[in-house]
Amino acid sequence: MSNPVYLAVDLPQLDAAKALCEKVKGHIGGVKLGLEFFCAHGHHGVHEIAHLGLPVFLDLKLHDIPNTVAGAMQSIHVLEPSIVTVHASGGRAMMEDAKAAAGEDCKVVAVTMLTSLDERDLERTGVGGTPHDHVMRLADLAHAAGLDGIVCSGQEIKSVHDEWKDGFFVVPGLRPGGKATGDQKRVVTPRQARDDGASCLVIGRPISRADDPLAAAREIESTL
Ligand SMILES: O=c1ccn([C@@H]2O[C@H](COP(=O)(O)O)[C@@H](O)[C@H]2O)c(=O)[nH]1
Repeated sequence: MSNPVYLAVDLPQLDAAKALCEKVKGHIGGVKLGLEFFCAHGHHGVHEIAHLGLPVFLDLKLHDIPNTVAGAMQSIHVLEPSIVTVHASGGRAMMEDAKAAAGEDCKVVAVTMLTSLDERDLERTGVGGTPHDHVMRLADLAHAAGLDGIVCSGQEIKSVHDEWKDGFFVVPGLRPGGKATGDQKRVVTPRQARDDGASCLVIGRPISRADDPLAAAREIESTL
């Protein structure tokens, strides 16, 4: 089985991002570039990271009217991302158009409920029920829209996997035992997420902010 870990490179400096990826590239399966990196370095930065030879996941969390999201998908097509994210709350038509505009080899996955949120946060946005209910509802919508899968926390992954057997499931909010959770609220260990059906494990600070990122990446790999 290939390594399911995508390193979340949330760094604004291109040289530091390249150096980090270079250091750990033998112990990860891909690189996830998010808004911080993409807003700073755009297409040029993605090309620079892609030169390292690992698949690149563009976590842009697109969320707009269908026409605009489809246009954004077309604009990133040339970068040949392995995975791109959109927000499920953008609705079915937006997700359908995003998938239709994506490259053939690009998985389009929908963010359901951010792992930094809990039930209280959900209530404050006017959404009733538990995170589990909310994730399941949006997973159904993403499935109906023809997406490849979803992004959810490790706390919901087992139920999602039971309902959507051949889906592709991205799980962030991962913390090896005892590591600081920071702003993440729905957290599990990488091993737990893998055992419960995650296809792709997104891990950032436990590697990027470790005193020794290479040792941290190796340690996580050894638990999977
Ligand atoms: O629900 C979500 C969706 C995306 N993310 C992204 O994953 C990484 C997690 O980084 P850590 O440092 O391991 O916490 C980060 O890039 C987020 O933008 C998420 O955390 N939760």
